[in-house]
Amino acid sequence: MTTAVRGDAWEARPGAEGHRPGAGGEAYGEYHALLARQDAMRLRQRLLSPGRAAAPAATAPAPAAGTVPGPRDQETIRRYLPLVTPFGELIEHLYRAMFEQHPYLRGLFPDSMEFQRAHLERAFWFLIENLDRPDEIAAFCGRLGRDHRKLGVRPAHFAVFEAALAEGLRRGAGPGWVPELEEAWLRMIRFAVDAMVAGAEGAVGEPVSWNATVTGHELRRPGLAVLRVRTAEPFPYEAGQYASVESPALPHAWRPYSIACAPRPDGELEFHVRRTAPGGLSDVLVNRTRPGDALRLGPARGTAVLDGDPARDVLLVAGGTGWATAKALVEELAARRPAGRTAHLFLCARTLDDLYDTAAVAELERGRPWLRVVPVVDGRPGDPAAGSPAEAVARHGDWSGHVAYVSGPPAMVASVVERLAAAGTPAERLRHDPVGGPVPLAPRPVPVLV
Ligand SMILES: NC(=O)C1=CN([C@@H]2O[C@H](COP(=O)(O)OP(=O)(O)OC[C@H]3O[C@@H](n4cnc5c(N)ncnc54)[C@H](O)[C@@H]3O)[C@@H](O)[C@H]2O)C=CC1
Repeated sequence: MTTAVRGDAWEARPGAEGHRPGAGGEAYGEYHALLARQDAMRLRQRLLSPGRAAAPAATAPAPAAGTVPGPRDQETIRRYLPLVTPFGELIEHLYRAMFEQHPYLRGLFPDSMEFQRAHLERAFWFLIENLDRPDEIAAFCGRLGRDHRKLGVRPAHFAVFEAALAEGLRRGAGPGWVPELEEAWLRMIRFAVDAMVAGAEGAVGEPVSWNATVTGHELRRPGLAVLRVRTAEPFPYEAGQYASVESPALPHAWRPYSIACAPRPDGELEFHVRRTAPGGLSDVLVNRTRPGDALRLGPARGTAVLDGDPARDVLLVAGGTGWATAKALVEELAARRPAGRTAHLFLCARTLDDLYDTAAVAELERGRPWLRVVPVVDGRPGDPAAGSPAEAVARHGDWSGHVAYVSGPPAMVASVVERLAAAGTPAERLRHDPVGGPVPLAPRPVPVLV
């Protein structure tokens, strides 16, 4: 029964069950036995260490000596990487082991595992690259754990994941497998998992997810829609953040979308969605969603929010639907009525017709002399406004004294950030969301966008 795993009305919707292979009676019992065992272990742990029984910590409790991964584990994992990379096969083995041993877990995942596999691969690279900086891993995984609550993930599942990873490493590495390879990987994963559990426990006071209703849906271009939604409970966020979204038409396929407005008194939220592929959530949101439909939102995430420094001028570079993030930030700036602070917005698109929200841009510009908007459109030779976003921004001046916010396609964000950094903008004033996509070992990868 589907409510076994997630336990809310959403899962009881007609049709939702069809997506949960193996979630039947036997698995139901197994699931509860596992949870009970795990809860008993955790209770015992708490009773044995009363200092930790207080209010749940937002960050991981100090790990026991010898359990924190470090440069030596990083070195070991890297040494044996040829045995387990590319990660596709390892991840395949891992999920197969997990679903073979605990079939009910398949029901926590979407029908298509493609996104999940890519996401896990990026997470592995992030962990390996940052193994010499456990604090960074703990902070990142803490946020991830908080976000995973909406998926119905419980601490018991992490133990299952760990066992499946060990199995996946053995199958993936084949005859080259050695105990030190597995030990280093498990130390890394256990540390990440502990931080995720702590992050989840630190968020017990807030909703796991927010039920929302679509209040507006405008198809602005073929394959591009602007949605407005209202949540049943207040949804806390800051301009510049994003939230993951799920539709009942595609259970478990959560995808992140930037919130395209500063917090409004009526609580309405705006999202800009471009359809990227058939059958995915973007397709559902653009082509199969109407006012009145239900959606669900995960907690707001992202650190590319306005800082408290009212003196620094602002540079915003937005590409395509990355305009959503910039729009929220400009609205927030406008609400703060910056005295003496200017904002330059480079609004980048492939063609003029791709500028899908010009009325809102004009409205924001009206009566705000501190805001300057520069449209940048690809491929019009001879036109001073043409070129790549990175080139256009660099051509326009010296931004090293500004705080910069960059949003849009990952490759665009990477190239603009790189250009600005090379021209002297310090890293702490270059704000952008984590960039997805393939992650090389060097230069250092950024966290995944979940
Ligand atoms: N917070 C954020 O960073 C947000 C990111 N996005 C992402 O932005 C993207 C928007 O896609 P579309 O609207 O289809 O954008 P698009 O493909 O129409 O491109 C928009 C702009 O980015 C530039 N660009 C595209 N690919 C590039 C590349 N490889 N290198 C350098 N510049 C490039 C284009 O020249 C154009 O100026 C999606 O990937 C979406 O996930 C969307 C909303 C918020």
